[in-house]
Amino acid sequence: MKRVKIKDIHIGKGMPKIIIPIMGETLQEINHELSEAKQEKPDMIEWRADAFLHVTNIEEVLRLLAEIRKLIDDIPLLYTFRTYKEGGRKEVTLNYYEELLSQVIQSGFIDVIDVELYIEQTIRERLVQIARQNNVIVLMSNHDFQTTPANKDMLARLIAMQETRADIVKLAVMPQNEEDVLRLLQVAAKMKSTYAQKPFITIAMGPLGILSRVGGEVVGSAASFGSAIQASAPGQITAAELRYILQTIHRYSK
Ligand SMILES: O=C1C[C@@](O)(C(=O)O)C[C@@H](O)[C@@H]1O
Repeated sequence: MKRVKIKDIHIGKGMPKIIIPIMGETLQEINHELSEAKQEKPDMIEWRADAFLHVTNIEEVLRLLAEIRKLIDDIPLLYTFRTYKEGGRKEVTLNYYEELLSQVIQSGFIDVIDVELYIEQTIRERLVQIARQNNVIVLMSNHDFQTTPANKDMLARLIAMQETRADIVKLAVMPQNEEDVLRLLQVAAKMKSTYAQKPFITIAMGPLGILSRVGGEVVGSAASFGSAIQASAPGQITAAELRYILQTIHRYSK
């Protein structure tokens, strides 16, 4: 499987990487979250820009992005605008999504961009192309906040994402029972053993899904999201708790 190198971080190698999301609505909240997040020494910081109150103003976004870059020094930065229909905070037009992401990609401030699989194909391909031209890593994602699709459907989504020009792929689903969590883990293990050519991230959300957030090393999921102040999705544990469990599993997996 191909690994992805972002600064000094090798995604797809060793212990799953810890990503801390920033969910502040205002500059002040974001600053506070960033300073707490930095203390946890994450492998990556995710700015969930859909939570930012002024996200519909691209100039404001770029200004803040410059600030964030300065504040986090060399920590890899993932920029995510999660669309409303995949669990995000704000609804915007597809045109705005494209314009926002292309400007952010070209800003020079980010390392990784989240692009959703199920946006219109031409827009998705254009964004991937711009990211490639600007040396920004593409994390292609898909979220189901209601259900855990059938195993073959989950596998098909991961493979479909892998077959685009994305660098890393991610699937998050919502389990309704314990079986659903086990199915998600089974799909991850199948990816690891048979299909994975690129690093992948698999998540079962909600309280039932915690096993999937801590068990990535066993089934091949390359990263996990842990909070500093605010969780960005149901079932997310803190980055400190995550680190302890991931390190323990890593130590005994060798
Ligand atoms: O897509 C993901 C994964 C996530 O939804 C989770 O369940 O940890 C959290 C989001 O911030 C991130 O963009």
